Amino acid sequence: MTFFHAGPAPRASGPRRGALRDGLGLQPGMKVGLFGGSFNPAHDGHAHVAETALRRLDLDRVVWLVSPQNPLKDARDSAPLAERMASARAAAAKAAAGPSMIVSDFETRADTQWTVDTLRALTARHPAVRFVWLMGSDNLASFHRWRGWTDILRLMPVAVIARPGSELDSRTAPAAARFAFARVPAARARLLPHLEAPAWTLLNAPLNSRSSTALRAAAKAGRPGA
Ligand SMILES: Nc1ncnc2c1ncn2[C@@H]1O[C@H](COP(=O)(O)OP(=O)(O)OP(=O)(O)O)[C@@H](O)[C@H]1O
Ligand SMILES: O=C(O)c1ccc[n+]([C@@H]2O[C@H](COP(=O)([O-])O)[C@@H](O)[C@H]2O)c1
Repeated sequence: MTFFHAGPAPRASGPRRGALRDGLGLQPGMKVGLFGGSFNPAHDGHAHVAETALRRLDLDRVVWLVSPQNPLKDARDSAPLAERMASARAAAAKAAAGPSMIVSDFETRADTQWTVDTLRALTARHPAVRFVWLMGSDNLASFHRWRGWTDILRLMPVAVIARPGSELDSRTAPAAARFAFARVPAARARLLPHLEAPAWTLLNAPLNSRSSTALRAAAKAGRPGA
């Protein structure tokens, strides 16, 4: 397993795009899952998503994009980025071997917070990489509230990994309905990185019920790791 993450973000001294060193080590033609998250803290549900995507989409890499701040979440609940990076690294290190997991502070370096901006920056920097956006099914249910969500679906294929508690909401999600024409059966998920967007699939992998909210609550109640 390889982690590409070099130190603190460099100071901006000109246009970000040219100056930015992303440290991702991506090569043309690679199939790369982009897995954004708060990771506040990271847990084995995240490793489950990354492993499921690696295997089912036959990816070369999964990049864990540690968000500076989810724009739809309360910043007061967020641990500092360094803590969440460390937590994501620890969870990624426990994920199954195989193609590399990369834990990255790209969004902090690129000064992006909205996913649509992050994905535009990454596709501009790596035009020959086959990216797929990865997320849990709870996020599919609320995806229509994300900034530029239809643009995201047109930028790259999307793989949704089933999460307990969101099955019904995700099946009836406005985003799923509007892009029903672009849905790819899970049995053909391996094709996803090669398809033109819009294209998306829902992977009904074995479910994992871990959540950061539950871990934070357990830590508060003096039961860390519960
Ligand atoms: N157990 C899980 N199964 C499937 N997807 C998950 C699971 N846990 C997290 N995810 C997905 O991982 C991504 C990052 O999630 P995030 O870091 O917000 O963790 P979380 O457990 O959802 O946190 P919180 O409880 O604070 O909202 C999201 O796309 C989320 O849907
Ligand atoms: O761009 C948006 O509108 C947007 C709204 C909500 C969540 N996101 C992204 O979705 C990813 C998962 O968020 P979270 O907090 O559920 O881990 C993370 O990369 C967030 O930046 C993005």
